[in-house]
Amino acid sequence: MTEIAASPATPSEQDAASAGSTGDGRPRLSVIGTGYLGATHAACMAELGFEVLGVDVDPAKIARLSRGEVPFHEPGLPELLRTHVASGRLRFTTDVAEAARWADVHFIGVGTPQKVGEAAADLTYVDAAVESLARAIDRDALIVGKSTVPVGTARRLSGRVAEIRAEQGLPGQVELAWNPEFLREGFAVQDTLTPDRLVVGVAGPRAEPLLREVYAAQLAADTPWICTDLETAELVKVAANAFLATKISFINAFSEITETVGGDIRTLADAIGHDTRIGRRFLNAGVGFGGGCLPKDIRALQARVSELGLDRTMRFLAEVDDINLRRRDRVVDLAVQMLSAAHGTEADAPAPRGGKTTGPDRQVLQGKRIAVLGVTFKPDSDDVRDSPALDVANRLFTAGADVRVYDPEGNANAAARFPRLEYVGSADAALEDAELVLLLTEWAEFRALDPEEAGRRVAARLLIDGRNVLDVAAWGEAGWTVVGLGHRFDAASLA
Ligand SMILES: NC(=O)c1ccc[n+]([C@@H]2O[C@H](COP(=O)([O-])OP(=O)(O)OC[C@H]3O[C@@H](n4cnc5c(N)ncnc54)[C@H](O)[C@@H]3O)[C@@H](O)[C@H]2O)c1
Ligand SMILES: O=c1ccn([C@@H]2O[C@H](COP(=O)(O)OP(=O)(O)O[C@H]3O[C@H](CO)[C@@H](O)[C@H](O)[C@H]3O)[C@@H](O)[C@H]2O)c(=O)[nH]1
Repeated sequence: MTEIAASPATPSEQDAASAGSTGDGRPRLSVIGTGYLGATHAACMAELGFEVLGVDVDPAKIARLSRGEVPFHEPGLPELLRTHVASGRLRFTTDVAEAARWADVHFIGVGTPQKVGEAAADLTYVDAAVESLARAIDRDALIVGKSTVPVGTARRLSGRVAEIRAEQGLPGQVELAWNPEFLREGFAVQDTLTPDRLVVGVAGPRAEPLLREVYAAQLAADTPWICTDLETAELVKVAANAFLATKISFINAFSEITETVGGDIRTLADAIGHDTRIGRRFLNAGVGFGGGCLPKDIRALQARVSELGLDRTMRFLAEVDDINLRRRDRVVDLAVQMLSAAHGTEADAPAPRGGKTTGPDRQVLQGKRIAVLGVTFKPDSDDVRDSPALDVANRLFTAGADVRVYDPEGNANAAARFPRLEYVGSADAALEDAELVLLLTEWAEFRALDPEEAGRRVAARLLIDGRNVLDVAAWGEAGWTVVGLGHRFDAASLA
């Protein structure tokens, strides 16, 4: 799975109880916040041979992790976690003070979600995690932020750590660094063990040598190492996510054109993607980006630069966000248009492209059985945070449609958010008697659906391919009308 070999170094009971680095001289690590990022980081660091202590404020999460169970879906992670919990190299606790006394390097992986009702990031958790460590560390240590934060946060926290420690006269030197994380959900283990690059922002002499020790395996594999100041490190992270979001919205803006004049958005993406200066990746047109990172990070960046008095600087990201959200309107509009064409009913005029939707047409949608395939924000994850697919499913339901949802891993998280939608246990069950099918997350099992077999289950062979992954010609041969996002829909074709 990984080319980086783990060194076998199971800690002795004595090592685990005493302060200082491990018997083999390697630093001991703690990871504060054991969600998608932190649990992955902790398990991967154990895989690399370190002794690791994971800390979280959620006792239920810590109980599961301590039993070797991953509380979310991430390919490859359960195996690592089980192995290293069993060996004792990886432990979990809710007690941050235990970590403060035990580890040499403390990684911070707590959440930085969007503030409710505001664009800015909520830094409550990061502040609390760093301050609780600063109050409890009683020896030399390094605090390393991995959470995504607005520029200026690390320097502010560095000052706060010094202040707290001076006030309390605590022993030991504590330095703070920032080491942003670039892992993708679904590939989190691979991205942590073999990252594209490592970026560390430092503000003192201890951080770089210690972090080089922590990442020795990646450095031996020639991973680019960018050691810089705190501000650059923070900015690299949000710049990368802003660029990726912009790339997706760029192609999705072209979808609005091809939906109007005709044309093939996939061919367009392929053709510009051949230019190596542009590249084909992240040019997949569809229902757009979601998740716990891209949407909130572009909003937090805009909020931060406005705070800095640079109101115009990131204004284009408001447009990136808007284009992205309009993709969801487009799926809802298209569902209305296809159903009204199929049933010979009059739909309200669709919203002008580039304009805000007038809201779904309740009359057309009322009681219509719609199958939604996929509700996570991307395949190979159970994450439904800001998921375009779940948003669309809920809007259709709210407008009166009889929505049946199936996702291979996301049903439970989606049901916790929108309990009134109907969730079923298979694609077949979702398809049963459906008058319209929406493919909104491109799980492999949906790409592999057999159009003939699927056709026998539904009431009407109508499908919106919200991710442009199906072979439209093959589905067409089986009698389906498939409309991909970014493709023009001609209502007359169904009349
Ligand atoms: N999810 C990703 O793929 C990913 C990738 C790169 C960067 N990031 C960034 O990493 C950070 C974490 O994201 P996530 O998706 O893992 O979030 P998450 O919500 O899955 O996990 C955050 C965890 O932190 C815990 N927590 C909160 N306050 C705490 C405290 N004071 N002490 C200990 N634990 C505490 C929560 O209980 C939760 O388990 C965010 O800043 C995010 O932007 C995430
Ligand atoms: O061509 C594309 C590529 C992606 N997406 C969508 O974009 C979203 C984000 O996808 P992806 O970036 O693969 O997922 P994340 O796991 O959120 O990872 C992003 O966010 C993380 C958290 O900051 C970063 O660490 C990663 O580098 C960055 O890719 C998903 O909804 C995808 O469906 C598209 O619509 N079209």
